Amino acid sequence: MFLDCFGNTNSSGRHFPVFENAYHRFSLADMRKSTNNFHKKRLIGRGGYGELYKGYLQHIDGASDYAVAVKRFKVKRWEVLKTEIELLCQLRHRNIISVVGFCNHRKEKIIVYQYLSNGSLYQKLVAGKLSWIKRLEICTSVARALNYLHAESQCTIIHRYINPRNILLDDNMQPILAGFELAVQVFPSTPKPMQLKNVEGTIGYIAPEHLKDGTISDKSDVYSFGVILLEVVWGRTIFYMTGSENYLEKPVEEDIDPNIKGNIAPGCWQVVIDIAQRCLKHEPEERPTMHEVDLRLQHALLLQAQADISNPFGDYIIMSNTIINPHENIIKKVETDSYCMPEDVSDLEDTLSG
Ligand SMILES: Nc1ncnc2c1ncn2[C@@H]1O[C@H](COP(=O)(O)OP(=O)(O)OP(=O)(O)O)[C@@H](O)[C@H]1O
Repeated sequence: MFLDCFGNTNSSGRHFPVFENAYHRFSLADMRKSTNNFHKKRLIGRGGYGELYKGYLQHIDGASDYAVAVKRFKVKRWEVLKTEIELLCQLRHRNIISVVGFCNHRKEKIIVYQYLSNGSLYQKLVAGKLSWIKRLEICTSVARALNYLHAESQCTIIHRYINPRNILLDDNMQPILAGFELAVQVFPSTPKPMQLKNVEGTIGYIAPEHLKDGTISDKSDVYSFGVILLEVVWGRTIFYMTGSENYLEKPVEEDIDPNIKGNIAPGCWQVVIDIAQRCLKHEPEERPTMHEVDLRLQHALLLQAQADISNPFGDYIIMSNTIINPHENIIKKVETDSYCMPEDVSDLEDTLSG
């Protein structure tokens, strides 16, 4: 399906060979028309990088409109947007945001994205409306998208901005990873460890090594993902609100979101909490790859489904008490449910394919 915008006029300016064939180049007039002149009623929200509006564009046949998300950046330097567009242009994954086009008109820097109608994971967690299975499915898909970025795209991409606000939900409640403003590509020539001058990201989700001296790697995203795993269990963003580390002094199990508490099968829980602990390890090299995380979460989903068959009314009781303190690298498991975890990733692949 080829899509066109209202008016279909082009703004004059430079030539952008990398993505000009991939994305539509909109004029400012197109953007104004699409958003009703950036009308406040069309404002979806304000983020760290700009304002997001709901816009409408017209299919090429002129018969119908479709919704888009129009981000009007505060940053006036085209290079900042260009990096994001060039990066997204290389990516093709069902759980990664798609760009429709862009506008670069004097000081106006705009990216037009696919519109995602169901808000963010953050909003859904706050509303307490997601079932345990749905939370786990969302995390599994996000893990797959991150594995794609780290290991399956042309070169390793570190997202650096993983948080529940950047996980959006489409019409079918499938998660879509967005927020690529800080993403970096790692080339074979990139020095390792990679160190950035500025510490950036969202407080509470930034890996300790990045906070310490700017070091980043794919394992920094794994750490942020571990925080998200705990948050889907708790149904809230404790880290962001407190800004301190004492949130993990009591067992994770004590804070399970009451909306899902009795619905988590103990076998499934053991897999989830084990992988969350490992994602949150202080030393990056001790954290798992996103490939392993994806497999473990698929396994957790399988265990939950199997348990639900024999116990259709749920009402499970979790006996374990797990204390995690990533910053001191202390991980204690006081009492665990008896469950034998496949140790090896290849054993796990066999279990899942069998
Ligand atoms: N493509 C989209 N479709 C629909 N809603 C979106 C889309 N992208 C973001 N949103 C929503 O718009 C709001 C603002 O998003 P935006 O990306 O501008 O900021 P943010 O993610 O809150 O912060 P930051 O810019 O620091 O990442 C959020 O509430 C988010 O849920």
